[in-house]
Amino acid sequence: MNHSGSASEQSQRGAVEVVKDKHGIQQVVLQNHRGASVRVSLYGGQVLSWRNDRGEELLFTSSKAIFKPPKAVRGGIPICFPQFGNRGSLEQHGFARNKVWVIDKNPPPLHPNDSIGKAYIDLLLKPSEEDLKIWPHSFEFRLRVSLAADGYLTLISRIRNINCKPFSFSFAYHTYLSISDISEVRIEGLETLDYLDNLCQKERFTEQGDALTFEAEVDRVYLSSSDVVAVFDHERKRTFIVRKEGLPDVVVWNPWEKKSKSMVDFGDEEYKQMLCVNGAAVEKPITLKPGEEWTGRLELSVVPSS
Ligand SMILES: O=P(O)(O)OC[C@H]1O[C@H](O)[C@H](O)[C@@H](O)[C@@H]1O
Repeated sequence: MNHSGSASEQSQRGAVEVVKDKHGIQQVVLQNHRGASVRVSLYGGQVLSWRNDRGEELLFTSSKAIFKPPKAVRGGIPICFPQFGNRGSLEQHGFARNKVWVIDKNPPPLHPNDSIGKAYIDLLLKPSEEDLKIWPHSFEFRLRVSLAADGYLTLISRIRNINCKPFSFSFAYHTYLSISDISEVRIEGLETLDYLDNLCQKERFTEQGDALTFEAEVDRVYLSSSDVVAVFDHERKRTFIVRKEGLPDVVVWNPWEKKSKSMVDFGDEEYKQMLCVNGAAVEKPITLKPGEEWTGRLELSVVPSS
């Protein structure tokens, strides 16, 4: 938050405000000069809201979401680290999404393009004594969340090994996109890819269709995708563009009716209004030697479509 610069740079950049939610957990609100906004909770380092300049919410959050520890919030952009899903000995999706992060007042610099003209916040997670008992690896996880003048939302994760031995992890930005109706959307950019199907004991299949559409539960990890995936929402006439770097895989998830009904934090029929499509590193865990750092970026934007 160490923002300085001329008055005109300041107004281009937008505003950064720290508030508290009703449980006393800090949230950071980013705003650009056109009125778009992003809300990030220090609980989980989780983006909870992303609104365009017309005030429309672009991320889904369940009406039954639970916003206090120890449950992770159902919606927005949970961060799955150091484990995605149940692929390891840790709790589902690792512990980062239900830890309280801190604001990093003096982060190592990023490229100027990641800062200039943007409203942003830097967060930091370090393992607690308890975390080290279940995952004995010292790390620093720095998360930059930024909102650009054109409304693009970018998340940059930098994970550094500050241990004296290597460690490996899997990772996902578990982005919940807000959609009009699951039967009205299609995903392009995953055609012909192999995927691991979580509904079939993680068996590997090859995507056959031209574009991915939905008529039942889907829980897959698409492998080694290109860095751009598009989610077309026909009814709302808009397309989400998901751009990723350093993240080879894409998790696609919609629980459909039966599974969502079994979850305490999912509202009735709400599965229709959400689709998780993201950037992830799942099949091949990332290994960091002592002193090494990994960077994984996700950029979300929305364009009108017919
Ligand atoms: O309920 P959660 O722990 O947040 O997980 C929600 C979903 O996350 C991923 O997409 C997994 O592949 C799914 O199997 C899981 O149901």
